[in-house]
Amino acid sequence: MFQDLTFNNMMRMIAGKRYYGEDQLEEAERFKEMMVEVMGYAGASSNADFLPVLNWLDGGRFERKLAGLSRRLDEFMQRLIDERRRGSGSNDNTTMIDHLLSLQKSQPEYYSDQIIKGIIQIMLLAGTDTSAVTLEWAMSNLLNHPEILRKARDEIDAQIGEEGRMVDEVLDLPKLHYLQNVITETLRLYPSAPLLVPHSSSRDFTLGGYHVPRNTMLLVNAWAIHRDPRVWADSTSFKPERFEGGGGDEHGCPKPIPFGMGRRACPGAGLAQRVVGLTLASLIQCFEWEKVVEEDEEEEEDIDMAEGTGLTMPKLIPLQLNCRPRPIIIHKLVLAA
Ligand code: HEM
Repeated sequence: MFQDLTFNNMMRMIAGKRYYGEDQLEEAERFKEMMVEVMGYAGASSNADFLPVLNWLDGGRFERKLAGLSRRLDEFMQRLIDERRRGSGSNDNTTMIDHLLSLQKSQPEYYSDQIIKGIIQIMLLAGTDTSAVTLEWAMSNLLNHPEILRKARDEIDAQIGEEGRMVDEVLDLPKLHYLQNVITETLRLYPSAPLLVPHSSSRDFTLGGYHVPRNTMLLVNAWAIHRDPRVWADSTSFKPERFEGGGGDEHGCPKPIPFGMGRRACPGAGLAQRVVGLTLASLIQCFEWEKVVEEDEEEEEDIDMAEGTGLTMPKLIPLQLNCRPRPIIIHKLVLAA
């Protein structure tokens, strides 16, 4: 569900389209099938990368599959660009492709179709699953800590008051400090890119007594840094309160690095904070959430927080919850009827 939401959100920005919840569309089906393949391959490393002889043994099948997928993805993105170029679909020219096509007119040598397709691809790959898994970890943490969920809900209710309106991104989100701390604490314990993205040293240097030669592949283990008991008090406990006062050195609490640091830090951090913040706030505001109790369980158990493997760090066991609408949703439905 969270992945459908983040894909729809991203495709609305990119091309003004929704593909999830639009099952009747053949184009939507094709997109969804392709994204399942892309995400599957994105998380898998090929053994042949480490032992090239395996590529020969497999007759190059793996590489051919990837090449085929890459061609289909390329054709798909080209069609999106061509559609916007022809002006089909919504014609208010506000999608990302519209803006890039208008830049193509003034700087054709830089904003080629190839560059535009590269931007679309990185937004789909880097900007969807990362936010979706963060939402799943956040909800799991909240359900395992009902007192934190209650505190987040009280903050939202106090901010919105009796007005019976939905959380607003501009009016409310910046004032929901506790909710922001819930998100930061989720990203500390469950960073969706636990090893960030591989970097390469541009020159020799020494760090922490280790000599690192030029051109070495460097992986930063943010997951381990975020749980280091020398850095964080009660390091493995979920405590959003630790960030009260904003976090950062001057407040006595270190700052986690789920989006990396420096020149190559995540350029989508601001967007991610908004998407995750607004979605989480709306889910808490509109529904009462409960864990699913299996038939063979005597009493409610904690949600399993084991990590699975993948490009972005998923839950090993996908989250399942029950929900009941809160009065605001019932009010909205009555008004809409
Ligand atoms: C919770 C959500 C997200 C997390 C945790 C996250 C995390 C990261 C991390 C750790 C990196 C690598 C930084 C480094 O190695 O120093 C990265 C890179 C990147 N992210 Fe995100 N990201 C998120 C959402 C997004 C979104 C929404 C977008 C786009 C709309 C995005 C676009 C990118 C791009 C393009 C890069 C590559 C930047 C470069 O290589 O210069 N990310 N992200």
